Amino acid sequence: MAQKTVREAVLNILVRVGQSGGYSHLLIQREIRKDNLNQKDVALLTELVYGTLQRRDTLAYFLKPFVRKRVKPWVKWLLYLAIYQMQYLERVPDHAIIYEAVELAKKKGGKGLSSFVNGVLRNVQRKGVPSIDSIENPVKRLAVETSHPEWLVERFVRWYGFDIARSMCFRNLHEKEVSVRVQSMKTSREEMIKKLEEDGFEVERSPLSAQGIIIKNGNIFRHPLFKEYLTVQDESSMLVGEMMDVEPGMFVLDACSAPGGKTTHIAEKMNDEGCIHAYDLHEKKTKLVEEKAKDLGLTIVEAKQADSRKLHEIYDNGTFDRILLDAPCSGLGVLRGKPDIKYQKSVDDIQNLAKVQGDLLAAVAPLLKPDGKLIYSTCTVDKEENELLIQAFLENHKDFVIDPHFKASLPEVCKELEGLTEWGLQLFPQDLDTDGFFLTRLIKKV
Ligand SMILES: C[S@@+](CC[C@H](N)C(=O)[O-])C[C@H]1O[C@@H](n2cnc3c(N)ncnc32)[C@H](O)[C@@H]1O
Repeated sequence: MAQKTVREAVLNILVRVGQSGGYSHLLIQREIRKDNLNQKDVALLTELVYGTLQRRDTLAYFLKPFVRKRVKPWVKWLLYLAIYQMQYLERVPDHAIIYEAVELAKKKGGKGLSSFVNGVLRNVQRKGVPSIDSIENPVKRLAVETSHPEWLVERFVRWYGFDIARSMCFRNLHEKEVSVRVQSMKTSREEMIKKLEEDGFEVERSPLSAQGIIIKNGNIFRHPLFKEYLTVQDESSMLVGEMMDVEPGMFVLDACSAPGGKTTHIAEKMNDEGCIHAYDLHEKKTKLVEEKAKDLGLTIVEAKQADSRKLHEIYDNGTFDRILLDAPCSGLGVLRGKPDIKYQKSVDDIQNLAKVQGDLLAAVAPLLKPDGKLIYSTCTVDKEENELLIQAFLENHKDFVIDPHFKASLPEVCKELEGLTEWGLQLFPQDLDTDGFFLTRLIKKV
């Protein structure tokens, strides 16, 4: 695919995400499959979509003085795309960026629009974009500089103070390395590392899981051992499997399991002996859990559909040795991979999710055996979905406490983190370069 067409595909994705709320990662995958793009084009497409989306509000601030009238959404996104490249990418000269944007405008909107786009971009090039430093209010400045909605930055600052909020917002702009989990029953991490290095990959050992490998360089998705030996998983998610403290033969409930990353990790940890009942609200998604277990050669996973708020209709109290509640959440910890989330979520969404999370926790907790362990986790950094929710649960469930061994069982690198409190561990993306993630472990008193 010629570069010009890649940019056209980028523009189509941006307009769909920006105007109709499509998910960028799904649209990118569809585009890659549809046009059978080569590796270079995939890299360019991904960089331009994520880069422009990540910086949307900053780009709007940069563009504002140059466009006084309302423009069509696709023209606005075309201008954002061009200014993104002019401001943040060094390898393409401005004149080439402007030329391509003008050609695209001509193709999509005719001559009138192409001269408009040309005029705006030439002006931006000549006059330069407005300074962000002139914004006096520090929260507003951080919001514009890092392209997060102001309400969200305010919330981060309220929860964690300005410095942590600032580091998090900046880190959210940068891509994360891919990490994979080795199927430990098939091979060891060391053997896998040897194999990957022989095949030209640059890798590192994860400090958060003995099964985790960070891919520093190389396309792991195309490796022949990928499907049967490896699972792409953020290191913070691997920490859940590590902290479940399972043993072979246990009876485990995974209440929100799809697509099955953590379920399969737990099964590996149990040496595929025992039983895991893995639920998800959506029938279609339970198939993903089944497929993942099958790919990895795991047999103890039974994937089923249910609303886990109603599992008391199926199970008696005190049934499970271990429970995982990896709850549906706002996803504010994964903005690096899914920038659309920061523009789409609202305070109402967070509060509605917190209600569902609280209901799920209250519903599954009684199913735990006395002395059993329950992990609650989310990929968000919002206190209402994490720490405050756990506090409220413990107020109302005096038969549960935070596991007194939780802190001591964490990997060493977690023990000094600012997000480690008496309620659990809040990992920030800037801490260990993982997703923003929360986890805690409760035990049921005997
Ligand atoms: C954070 S994801 C789980 C990710 C999964 N644990 C993994 O590691 O691959 C949350 C899941 O909860 C499911 N879910 C949402 N509400 C639910 C409910 N009431 N009962 C069961 N599952 C639910 C969603 O469909 C989603 O797949």
